[in-house]
Amino acid sequence: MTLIPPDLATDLLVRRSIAELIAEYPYVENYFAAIRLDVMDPSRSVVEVLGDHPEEYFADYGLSKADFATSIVAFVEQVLSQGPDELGTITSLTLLPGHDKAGRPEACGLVVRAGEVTCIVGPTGSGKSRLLEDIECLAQGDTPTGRRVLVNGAEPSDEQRYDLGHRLVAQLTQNMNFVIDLPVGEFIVLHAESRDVPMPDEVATRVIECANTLAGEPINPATPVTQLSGGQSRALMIADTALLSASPIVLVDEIENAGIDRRKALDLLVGADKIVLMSTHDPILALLGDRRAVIENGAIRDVLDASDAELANLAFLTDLDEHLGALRERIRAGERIEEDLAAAFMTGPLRLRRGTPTPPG
Ligand SMILES: Nc1ncnc2c1ncn2[C@@H]1O[C@H](COP(=O)(O)OP(=O)(O)OP(=O)(O)O)[C@@H](O)[C@H]1O
Repeated sequence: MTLIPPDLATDLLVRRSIAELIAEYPYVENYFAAIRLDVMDPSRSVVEVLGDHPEEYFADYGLSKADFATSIVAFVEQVLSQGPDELGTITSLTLLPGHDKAGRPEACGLVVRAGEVTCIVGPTGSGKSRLLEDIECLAQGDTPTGRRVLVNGAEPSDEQRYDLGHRLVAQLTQNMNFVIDLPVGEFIVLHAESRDVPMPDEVATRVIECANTLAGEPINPATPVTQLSGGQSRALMIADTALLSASPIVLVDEIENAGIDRRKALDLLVGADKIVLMSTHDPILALLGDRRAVIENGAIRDVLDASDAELANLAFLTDLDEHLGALRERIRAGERIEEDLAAAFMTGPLRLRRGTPTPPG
């Protein structure tokens, strides 16, 4: 079992020699190498080694000396929280019904499987985040919802629950905080090395290639991570999560605003056999999911599988979205949009190809 020691920071920075640190956390060596920090005498502590370098040295990596100290702790915590590949294969999680906010029994349970996308929908405050938290902590009747979570159909042991806690789930949120400002290529190699992945350079190249299929503007491996655009850093994190993260479950939050190819992003995660859960109100994303859990007053009211009629609508919505995207590009380019869009909508290719959309107005 990997535990983060409560005094990790002191342990890492002052108490232990670099040699001891590397013996216990081998990936720390990669971290030093990534910022080209020469450790001449491994019997000294991190703080002592930092003392050998001027402040300006760290500025090249977007850090101050104090930041470096914090960033190395954050890095170790990040790697520990992902854990080694001992999670076993999680092919499904089953949510057994609990109760709603008024204590009434929950109408439905939910099974989420590897390689599938489950959307969570419902009004503000209805309990979408709570459901995701129940999954993350493998609730056993001990959260406000009273739900219980089974792993591969079986109740997790206390030890398994403790061991898996917080390592099951990778969060893809809107804001990416990078611990250190390295060029993209080196950043991903560092991550691959910390995960002990064979051939880290090749894997990093694959991650960047993959990210480039999602983002509009290609990522140059030499660009510092903090200079990526919002869409690029999000694409990079999605590719990194799909190809490098050990967590079997991915929570996706607000992918709609990311400026990346949403369908490809989901395909990538699903192709990596992740269990994907996405809280969204975007109709395209919702219909791209295999099913959606409808939350009301703290409980699952219904679980809707994507129907054939919905899939037909998805094709239409995707067309519509492409048209809107093209209009967005024209606005961005400073153009006017003066042609009769409503008429084009009624008679144009959208209508011809997709049957009878309701005319606007
Ligand atoms: N079954 C339940 N019993 C008691 N409390 C609950 C239940 N479900 C959710 N809650 C509580 O209701 C509050 C709102 O839930 P939550 O934050 O999950 O809503 P949300 O749908 O994610 O909202 P938003 O869309 O605004 O982010 C939280 O304090 C949560 O713990």
